Amino acid sequence: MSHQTLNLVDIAVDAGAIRLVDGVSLTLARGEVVALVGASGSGKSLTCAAALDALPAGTRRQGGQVWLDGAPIAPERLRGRVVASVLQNPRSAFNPVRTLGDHAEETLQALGMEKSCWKERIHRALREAGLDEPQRLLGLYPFEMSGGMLQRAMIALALASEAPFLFADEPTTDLDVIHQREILDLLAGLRERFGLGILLITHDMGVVARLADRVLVMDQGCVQESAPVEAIFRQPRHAVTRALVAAHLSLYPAQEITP
Ligand SMILES: Nc1ncnc2c1ncn2[C@@H]1O[C@H](COP(=O)(O)OP(=O)(O)OP(=O)(O)O)[C@@H](O)[C@H]1O
Repeated sequence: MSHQTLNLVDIAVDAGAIRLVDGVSLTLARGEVVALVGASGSGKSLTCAAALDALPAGTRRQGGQVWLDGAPIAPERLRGRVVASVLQNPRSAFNPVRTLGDHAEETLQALGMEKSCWKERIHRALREAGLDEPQRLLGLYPFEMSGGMLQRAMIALALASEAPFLFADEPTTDLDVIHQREILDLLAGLRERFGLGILLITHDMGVVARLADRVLVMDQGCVQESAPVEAIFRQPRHAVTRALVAAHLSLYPAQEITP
């Protein structure tokens, strides 16, 4: 059975005595894109890392629970199998002295996939991520690929896992505008074709307008506002939301209320 709903409930993260994430709850359903937005340092990445039991050194999850289809699930059981991840800066996510094929093997092995299925699975995933000539690409090292190709490759590794949910942390931040647009189109297409549920972490309201159905605005470790994307742009209630929307519209006035 394919999973339908993921709930993060009351997630809290501390670094020593400092609370960095305080009681964040959200629901992500298959086929929807939920954007977690907020200024740098507001706690977006730590919320997702806590949900996947992948917090950086020096931080600890202090509370909260993740539910999958109405039943509690240990975070480490989500990683890779139920939730795939795509990160900012694809170049630093790949080992520079290993080929894309090495990375693919490592990913599929970690998922416990039958070796006889690997080739078919990764070739299919690369094509789904818009990368043709999979055989040739699997022999390339990261320095032989552009930032856009590497981000597609990371998305392909996520697709190869066939996880129903994707956490995408600033997936376009380090790309030029052309590649940004291509990656956003790709994510939109994957949502449509496979019913992926995508949790999109971003501070870019243009990305939110393009992809999100619902938006949660974080500030100082807490969710300050949660609303459908149209309401966030048309009637932002919280000061932080108003500041994010105003900053976006001052940069891109022509895009006024595009969702
Ligand atoms: N390993 C760590 N040890 C201590 N504090 C940390 C650690 N990692 C992050 N923080 C702090 O936790 C807060 C939230 O960080 P987080 O990375 O979740 O923010 P963010 O909203 O994702 O920001 P950005 O958009 O810059 O990635 C920040 O104040 C950050 O400095």
